[in-house]
Parts: sequence; structure tokens; C-alpha cells
Amino acid sequence: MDFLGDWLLLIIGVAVVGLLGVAGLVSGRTRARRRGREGTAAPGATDTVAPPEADTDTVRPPEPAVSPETGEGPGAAAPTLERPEGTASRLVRLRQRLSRSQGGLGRGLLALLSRDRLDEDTWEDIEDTLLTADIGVAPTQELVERLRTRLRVEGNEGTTPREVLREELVALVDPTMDRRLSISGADGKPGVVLVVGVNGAGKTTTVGKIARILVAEDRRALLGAADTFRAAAVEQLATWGERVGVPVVRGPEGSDPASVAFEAVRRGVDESMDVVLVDTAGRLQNKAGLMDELGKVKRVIEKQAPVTEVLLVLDATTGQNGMVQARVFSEVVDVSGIVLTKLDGSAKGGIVVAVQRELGVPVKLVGLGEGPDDLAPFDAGAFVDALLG
Ligand SMILES: Nc1nc2c(ncn2[C@@H]2O[C@H](COP(=O)(O)OP(=O)(O)OP(=O)(O)O)[C@@H](O)[C@H]2O)c(=O)[nH]1
Repeated sequence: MDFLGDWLLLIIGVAVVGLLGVAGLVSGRTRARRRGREGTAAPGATDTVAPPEADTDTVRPPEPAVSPETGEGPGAAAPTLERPEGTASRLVRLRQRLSRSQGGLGRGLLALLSRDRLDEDTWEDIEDTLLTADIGVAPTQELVERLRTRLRVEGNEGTTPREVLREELVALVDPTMDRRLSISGADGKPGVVLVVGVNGAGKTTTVGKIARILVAEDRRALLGAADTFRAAAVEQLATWGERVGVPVVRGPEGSDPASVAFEAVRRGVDESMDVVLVDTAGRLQNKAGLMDELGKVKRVIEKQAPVTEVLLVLDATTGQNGMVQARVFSEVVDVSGIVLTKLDGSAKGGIVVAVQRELGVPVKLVGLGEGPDDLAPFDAGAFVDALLG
């Protein structure tokens, strides 16, 4: 009996040791596999993404930085998605900010126009105030002419200088322009928004902010990080997408922007997205280079779906420099809308008028801060009201 018992214990012991050994091997392999996966697909590692080939027709799909379903980076803990602010409440909040930065212009003009006597010196001061706000020479002269005529004729008829100024400023900003973003595609394809502008104007930030507006409106959006010139811009965009669960298609640093754009729109079509937003590189090396690059991006996109909107991002603080850039870009691509950024940091809101005149396209959105929801649709009446305080 004892002999049998000893044998039984020995057999059980060997079996247990054997089982533990096998289990250890398996879990070790699993760990190694997991480590391997993490090592090759860490979120944000641009060099691990399958490089798109130079020929955009045969481009291989780059790995998304974030999963389309969850917005989660591979191997990362599921992030809590942010709920972006709705348009109505951001308009109220940002109007105060606009008033703070641009109020000086409106108050200055009102103080001058409310003087008892509007002599030549006063009109000159009014002109200077408008020019300092970057409205531009021709619109300034037109506005002054209109104000002179109306205040002379209507001065004693119960219309206040404030009412006249408001009407004339609104007319100058042009309330009749269609400022809606063209984000709807046709034939079941997504709308495609191409975002162009020089680096530093706030382009990448703006793409991220527009994505948040789309999420707030329950639209399915996808971002293409075609600004492959600067690795940080790609990282930045991936973070914007991750925060709200919007997938980002990216390629390695220095890869062909057109292949990333192509891949983004291909996925947008395949995955029935509502909108694909494509961030582009804005190197103003020379006009021909820019034309080649943006022209190619647009051409390859349009093999799959028409570009519905080309947004030019301009930094409001750059004044005349910004106008020169605006001209170059509009000669290279058909700009259909302008985004004016950093209006919070500049008292030069007059650039709205100048740039619309110059390009003949409306300002559609304005950036009013570095916060994720500090971007608002532009409205002529609300803008002038903020100016006048
Ligand atoms: N105050 C303020 N800052 C802004 C606004 N829009 C963008 N910025 C800031 O401007 C800086 C440049 O923005 P980016 O989005 O990186 O500029 P970019 O044009 O994409 O430049 P690249 O990434 O180099 O292509 C960032 O610090 C932004 O936070 C705005 O409306 N107001």
C-alpha cells in the first residue's frame, strides 16, 4: 500500500512540474508576442508605419495611429474620449474673446465719429484707425466716403453714428457671402476638405479643431496627416484625433504627402466616412514647388472623390505678410474658404475685409485661442457687434 502510495505521489509530482513548465513557456511566448506587437506598433512611432510607396497608385495603406473603431492606440489603455463643445455655446463664449481683442478698433472709431464736429483732422484719424487694423487702403477709403456722406446727410435725422457705423461695417464684411463649409460628398462618398497654408499659421491645430466640430455634430470624420515634412505635425494631429476618437492616417516623416492623402481618402471612401480632412505641408519654398506638391495632392485625391472644400489658414497677426501668402496659395489651388487664426492675439480684425477682397472668397472660420474648442464659424453681424462692444 505504502509502495503504491509513494508511486502515486511521484507520478502526481512529475505531472504538476510538467504542467507548470508548459504553462510558463506559453505565457512567456505570449508575453514575447505582446512585447513584439507593442514594439512594432507603439502609438506615435512614425518609423514603424508601413511606408507608402512613391507611386501613389500602388500605395500601401499606412497603419493608422489610432484605431478607427475606438480611437485607441495599439497596446494603450482605452483613453476617455472628450466630448467637444457644441457650436452654439462656443459662439457665445468666443464672442467675448473677440470683443476683448478687437473692441479697441470699434471703440476708437465710435469715439471719433461721436465728436461734435467731424473736421478733416478727425476723418484722417478715422482713416488711420482703419488702416492700423489692416482693413486695407481701398476698403478704408470706401468706408470713409460712405460714412462722410451718410453722417452729413443723415446726421440730423435720428440715426446715431453707431448705427451708421454698424451698417457700413457689416456691408464691408459682406453678410451675403456663403460661409458654410462644403463637407458633404456626393454619390455616397465623403466630403473632402483640403487644408493649406504656411507652417506655423495654425493649420494642424485648425484641422484638429474642425474634427472636434464634426464630432460635436455627430459626423464621422477621418484625418489625413499629409504634412509629412514635420514629424511633430503628424504627432500633433494624431493626438488631436485620439482625444475625440477620430482615426488618423499617417506616413513616415518625409514620405510623399500625396500618398498619405490618397490613402486617407481611400479609407474614407471604404469606411463610409462623412468627411475626410487632409492637413498639408505648407513649405513656401517657391511657387512652382508648392504648385507641384499641392497639385499632386489634389490630383491623387480626386482619383477617388472630389475635393469639396479648400481651406486656406492664415495667421491674423502677420498683416501684409499674410496677404502675400494668401495670394500665392490662391494662385496655386482654388481656395474656397479662409480660416483666420489667432484673432484673439491681434487687434487687426480688419484683415477679414482685406483678405476677402483680395481673394474673393469668404472667411468661414476664425481661431480665437489655443484651446481645443477655440474655433468658431464666422458671422459678419456677430463680428461687427463684437467690434463695437
Ligand atoms: N492664440 C492662438 N493660437 C493659435 C490659434 N491657432 C493656432 N494657434 C497656435 O499656433 C501655433 C502653431 O499652430 P500649428 O497648428 O502647429 O501650425 P501649423 O500651421 O500646422 O504649423 P506646422 O504644424 O508646422 O505645419 C500653435 O502653438 C497653436 O496653438 C488661435 O486661433 N489662437
